[in-house]
Order: sequence, then structure tokens, then C-alpha cells
Amino acid sequence: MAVQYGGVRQAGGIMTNPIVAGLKDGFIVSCQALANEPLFGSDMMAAMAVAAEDGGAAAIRANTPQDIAVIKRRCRVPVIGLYKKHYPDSDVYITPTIREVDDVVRAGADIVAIDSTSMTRPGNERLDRLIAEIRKSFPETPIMADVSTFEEGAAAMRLGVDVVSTTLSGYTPYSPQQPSPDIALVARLAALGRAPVFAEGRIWTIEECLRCFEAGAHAVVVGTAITRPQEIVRRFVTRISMQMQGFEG
Ligand SMILES: CC(=O)N[C@H](C=O)[C@@H](O)[C@H](O)[C@H](O)COP(=O)(O)O
Repeated sequence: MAVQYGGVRQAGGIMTNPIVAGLKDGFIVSCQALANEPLFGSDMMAAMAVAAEDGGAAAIRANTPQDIAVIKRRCRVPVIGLYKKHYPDSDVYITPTIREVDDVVRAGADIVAIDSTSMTRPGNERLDRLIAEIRKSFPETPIMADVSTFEEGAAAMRLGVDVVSTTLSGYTPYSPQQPSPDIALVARLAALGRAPVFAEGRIWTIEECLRCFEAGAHAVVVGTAITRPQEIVRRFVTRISMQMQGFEG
């Protein structure tokens, strides 16, 4: 399946969706808090998004139609929308079906992020069918494929998605389980030269961001290290207590 609408030709000759092209070399902040997190709530996430935009974020990544709608009202930068939902017959939870895509697009998202792993989808739906349905129902909305492996990223590119992100590396049982970002995956996918690649997942430092760009990332997405204060504090406390107990850091 090829991209059906106007695009911008980028270095290497790939046609890129204009919204995605506009994020080149951008720093994207993921502003998400689940119901069990201290900062849960659309007002809180919108404040995070405004702060991120103030700091120069090129785009915001946001979960739930409620958060997306409020962030769209308060920010000017593009919003990458997703909707985490759990179905009993599947482990796929990032915008798993056309219903959540519909909710995300109607809430005003500029890009929709969907799980594009090879895990079984709700109702045993096929990824190619879901993508075809999104193209038909929402031809203007670029699709961001969240993947966990090289094979999944390459397959998503063949299906004509607008951007591939390494979001789910480490979160499927068969992908590398590592504490650091999967920069090798960024490099391998970017080397295909077939679609822009976002680096996402467990990025905590500016040095890691720069390494992702060097590896060929079109943009870098950081969430927890900026918008989950409980995890930021935990990192300080853990490191300090290790030091106090005499462990090397
Ligand atoms: C695996 C999964 O569900 N990732 C989610 C995807 O939207 C978010 O919870 C992450 O915060 C986001 O990907 C950014 O990553 P990090 O928070 O590691 O910078």
C-alpha cells in the first residue's frame, strides 16, 4: 500500500507526510499518566504539554481522547494521539482497533499511533486490514507504527505507514529486554531508508538523544524522564541509596 496523499520528498528520496516531515530533528515529549499515577488527569497532562511546548518541543504524544482534546486546545504543536485500551483476547493495547483510532482522530490528533507488532490483535484482526481501514476512514491522518523489532518495523514500512517508532522494543516478550534505549533498532530501521524512524522508549539523557539522531532518527520521543516525576525521584533515590550503601553507581 502506498501513501495516498501529498508528501514532501526528503533526503534519500522518500516521500514523507508533511506533518511528519515538519518534525525532522525534533524533540517530542510524551505526556501520559494512567489512572493509577499521581499526575492522572487531562488538566495535569495539558499543563505538562504546555510546559513542553514552552521548552521547544516539536510535538506532544498523548494518550486518551480526553487528554488529546484538552492538549489540542492549549498547544499549537502537532499532537500524536494514542488510546491505551486492553481487550481480553489480546496483549495489544496501544490504539488496538479502529474504534480507538476513531476516538483519537475525532479528538483532534494530528498523527495516530498504533501498535504495529506481530502480537495477536483483538478479534484476531490483521494489521494490514486495520491500516487499510484507517486510510479509508481517515485519509488525512498520518499513521505512526509502534514496533518492537526490526522485522515489525520493516513490515510496517511495507504497509505504507508514515513513520515507525521503536516504542515497543522491550515491551513484547520476544524483543530485547534491556534497561537502555534500543538505539541499534533505530539504526537498522533508519538504514532501510524507506520511512522516517522515531526513537522512543527508555531515553533518559541528552547524550542518548544525540546518539539516536546519529543513528538516523528523524525525531526523538521522551516521556517518563520528563513527565513522570515519581520515576524521576525514584531514580535519584535509588542511586543515592546505592551510593550510601557503598555500591559503585
Ligand atoms: C511501552 C509503552 O506503553 N509506552 C507508552 C507509549 O505511548 C508510554 O507509556 C511511554 O511513556 C512512551 O512510549 C515514551 O517512552 P518513555 O516513557 O520510556 O520515554
